[in-house]
Amino acid sequence: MAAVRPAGQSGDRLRITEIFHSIQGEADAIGWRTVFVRLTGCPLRCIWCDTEYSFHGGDWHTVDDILAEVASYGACHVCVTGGEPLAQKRCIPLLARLCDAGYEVSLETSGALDISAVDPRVRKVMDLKAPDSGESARNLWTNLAYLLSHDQVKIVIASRADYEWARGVLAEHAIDRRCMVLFSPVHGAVQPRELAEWIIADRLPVRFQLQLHKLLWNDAPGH
Ligand SMILES: C[S@@+](CC[C@H](N)C(=O)[O-])C[C@H]1O[C@@H](n2cnc3c(N)ncnc32)[C@H](O)[C@@H]1O
Ligand SMILES: Nc1nc2[nH]cc(C(=O)O)c2c(=O)[nH]1
Ligand code: SF4
Ligand SMILES: [Mg+2]
Repeated sequence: MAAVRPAGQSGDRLRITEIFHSIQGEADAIGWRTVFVRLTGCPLRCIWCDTEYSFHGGDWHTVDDILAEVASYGACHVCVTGGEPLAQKRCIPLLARLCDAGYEVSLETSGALDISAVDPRVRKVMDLKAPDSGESARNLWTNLAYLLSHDQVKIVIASRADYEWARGVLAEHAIDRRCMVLFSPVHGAVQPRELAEWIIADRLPVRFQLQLHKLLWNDAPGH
């Protein structure tokens, strides 16, 4: 007898807010034409989150359907994001299937959920949440041990206090010896030039980044 499930759900489906084709606006793959798969739902509530529309709603899709839609755009790069993608357990097999299909796969994740089961072919872009996000108590520090050299740690900075926290964490955990570290200003909260000047003054071994898609499209949906 078939299992009884809530309407619209199935055992091998993921809840998806959007799949869209754009230019990667963040992290090491910045500038590449990329297909984004945005999974619905997040257990965090970062004060400055630019993707609150992904917290609720979404539609259930099978992994096969997601692969077919991704393939239709003819891009080499796929970015799995959210919401918090790792909050859905089917994210792990989705990532492996995307790698098997030959894509360069990246994963945007909050740093609050266990990353140990993520396929090693995936380039993880893991945030560490600074205090002004309101969610720094959720950082899962054991995740640092699972970072590979192609992964990246991103700290999104809203103030001088966040910057000093980030500088301290970088030194304490020697994160730059594990992988690339990105410092990014919260869009609209800290002057990008100010953050750039702090990094230069302190000679930090980090990569400054701005969200390219906000410069290009001013945060319009589907970009
Ligand atoms: C929307 S999140 C989705 C993935 C995951 N939940 C996370 O937080 O990494 C994707 C990236 O956007 C960043 N982000 C969200 N809102 C932002 C903002 N207002 N300014 C700069 N970066 C932001 C997050 O820090 C994260 O690195
Ligand atoms: N163009 C573009 N690049 C992105 N890189 C990461 C994104 C995200 O929301 O996780 C994102 C996004 O929303 N748009
Ligand atoms: S973890 Fe990511 S999606 Fe969730 S609230 Fe924070 S920035 Fe937004
Ligand atoms: Mg975004």
